[in-house]
Amino acid sequence: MAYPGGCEIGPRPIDLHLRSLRNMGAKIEESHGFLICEATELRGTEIQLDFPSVGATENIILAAVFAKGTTVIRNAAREPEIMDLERFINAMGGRVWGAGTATIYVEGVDNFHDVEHRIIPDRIVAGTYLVAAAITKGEIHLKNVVPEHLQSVLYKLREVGCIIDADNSNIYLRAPERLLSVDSVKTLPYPGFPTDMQSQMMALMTVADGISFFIETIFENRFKHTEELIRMGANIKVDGRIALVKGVKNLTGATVKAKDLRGGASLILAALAADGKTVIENARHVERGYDNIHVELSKLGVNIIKT
Ligand SMILES: CC(=O)N[C@H]1[C@@H](OP(=O)(O)OP(=O)(O)OC[C@H]2O[C@@H](n3ccc(=O)[nH]c3=O)[C@H](O)[C@@H]2O)O[C@H](CO)[C@@H](O)[C@@H]1O
Ligand SMILES: C=C(OP(=O)(O)O)C(=O)O
Repeated sequence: MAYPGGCEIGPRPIDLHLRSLRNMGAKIEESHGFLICEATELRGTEIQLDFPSVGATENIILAAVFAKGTTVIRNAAREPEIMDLERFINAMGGRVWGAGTATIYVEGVDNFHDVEHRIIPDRIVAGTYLVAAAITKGEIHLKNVVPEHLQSVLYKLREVGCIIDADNSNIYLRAPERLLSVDSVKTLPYPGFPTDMQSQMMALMTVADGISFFIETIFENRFKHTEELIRMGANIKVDGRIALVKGVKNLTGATVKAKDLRGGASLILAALAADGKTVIENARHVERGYDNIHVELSKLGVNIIKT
């Protein structure tokens, strides 16, 4: 197989995946840019992850469901999507437990049966729409969301002055007339602030009163949106994994380029607050993570066209 792709937000190594699969009995050779993988049977084993990687945790669970014996994953990722994967596998007849905690157990089974499963609402899409309402000083009612999955984001939105009400599956947000800056946004594995919401939160802070401090701890190169936001009038200084955002009164429409998925989303958000027209090139990046965002935003009254 080829190496995995994804947004260019840093090196994105897969060493934790490969080491774990090898420990389970897979033979994997890396050759000429490809991975040659072979296994007649995988066996359960104890795995200690150096970092709670979401992809590696999911990959190991998937490898372990039909493996012989029990697999234990320590320092596992605790994201809600891992819990959803556990529910899905167990509904099919698998045996996974511990998802949502740092230790996950998977007992291999022989087969699965059919099942109907509804995946959890996308917390990053929900967070992006909340920021859209906040940046336009508007209000929004999101239905069919899991507020519990968005606690770190809601906490920051309250800090900037938004009034938020939430129950089991609804979030209602009303933005303040003047957005306040946040002391700091530090991206962390769940339940910390998600790296996938960093650029959207930054777009919001470009028009807040005061200085906000961003620390990106998950990916080495996830500030590519900053140079585009600066083109729109934002005041941002970046030094390695740290960005300092000084809020400005107004952003101005410009021609900018989406370099990755969430960075592209942050440009759309900035465009909502900017004076005049914004053209976002390479917007295809955004479409990988949002289902018809231009249609949804049109419903909210935005004049947005996809060409
Ligand atoms: C913890 C975290 O926030 N994970 C995010 C990560 O998941 P994704 O699964 O893509 O990434 P991981 O959680 O695996 O990566 C987190 C960190 O672990 C490192 N790493 C990962 C695998 C590996 O084999 N070796 C290694 O060193 C990565 O370089 C990165 O610094 O990006 C996705 C897309 O933006 C997000 O939806 C996830 O929430
Ligand atoms: C970077 C992202 O996705 P991927 O891991 O698919 O590149 C993302 O969802 O923000």
